[in-house]
Amino acid sequence: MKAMLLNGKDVAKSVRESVKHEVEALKKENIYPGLAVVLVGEDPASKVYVRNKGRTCEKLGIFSETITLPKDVSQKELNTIIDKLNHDPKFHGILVQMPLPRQLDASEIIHRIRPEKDVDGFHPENVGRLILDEEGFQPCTPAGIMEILRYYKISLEGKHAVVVGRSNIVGKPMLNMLYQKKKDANATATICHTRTQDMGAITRTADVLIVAAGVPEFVTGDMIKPGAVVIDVGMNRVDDPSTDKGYRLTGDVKFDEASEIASAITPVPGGVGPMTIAMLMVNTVKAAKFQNR
Ligand SMILES: Nc1nc(=O)c2c([nH]1)NC[C@@H]1CN(c3ccc(C(=O)N[C@@H](CCC(=O)O)C(=O)O)cc3)C=[N+]21
Repeated sequence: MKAMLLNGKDVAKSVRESVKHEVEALKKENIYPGLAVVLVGEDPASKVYVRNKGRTCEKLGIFSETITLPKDVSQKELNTIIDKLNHDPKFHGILVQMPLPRQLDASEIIHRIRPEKDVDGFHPENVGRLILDEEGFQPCTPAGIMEILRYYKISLEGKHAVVVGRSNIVGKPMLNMLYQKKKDANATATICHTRTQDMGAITRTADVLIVAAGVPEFVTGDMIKPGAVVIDVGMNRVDDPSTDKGYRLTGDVKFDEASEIASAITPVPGGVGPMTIAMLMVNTVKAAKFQNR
């Protein structure tokens, strides 16, 4: 192990600390930030995340409510619930936990949430604002990665940052944050995906390599430039009967190999994951401020 560990838990803690103070200040102005989390069905991983979101809100003094719906809820019923939340002043943020059951159209739901309450940053208006470097909500996971890099004073200026994965939730917004003409960004940014030819040739030129491939241990040591900074966004539950939960979490990077080659790396768990929830809290407080201007 040569690489420095980028501890997302520490960064998340510092972010939560400042959110907590902001919440206290808002309450003095009679503004009580509120978050609505909509959970459809019983996916065990989703339930864990949603519970963590509720618990974090509570710790920071943010009002939150989880609306749990049966897995066979219709699009029409869900639309009605979104409309109600859109108009409920108690909730400044609305989050619909993904993935959704097949009968539901995630895109329709994302479009339906008022952009002002879209604390996930998935609405096309917020996606546009991100690309244009306008004020708006940015997706929590890539925003959290930018925060980790800032915290550890890892400069992106003029560096080659390579993103593996082109999802709407991580890959695409990440790419757009990296190249922005602004402080703490200014990278040369490249995105790789399943159709990329000779991916290793590209990832080996990365000074900062961000992996959101959705495939356990997809990036191996030979794909990493010596001294690179590696950010692992993977969150894969792999069966492991030797643990009490019956599974363990593994990232999209082969950690043992990567940590011998990289200069710094995020672990899984304890890396990017904790930042996702911390940035959701940031966005919720921002939503409360916006809606009270
Ligand atoms: N509308 C929507 N917004 C989301 O932000 C959203 C979503 N849907 N669906 C699922 C993904 C995933 N996600 C995570 C949150 C926290 C951890 C996290 O705290 N991870 C811990 C470990 C947690 C564990 O032990 O399972 C860690 O990496 O240390 C991970 C992943 C938010 N997501």
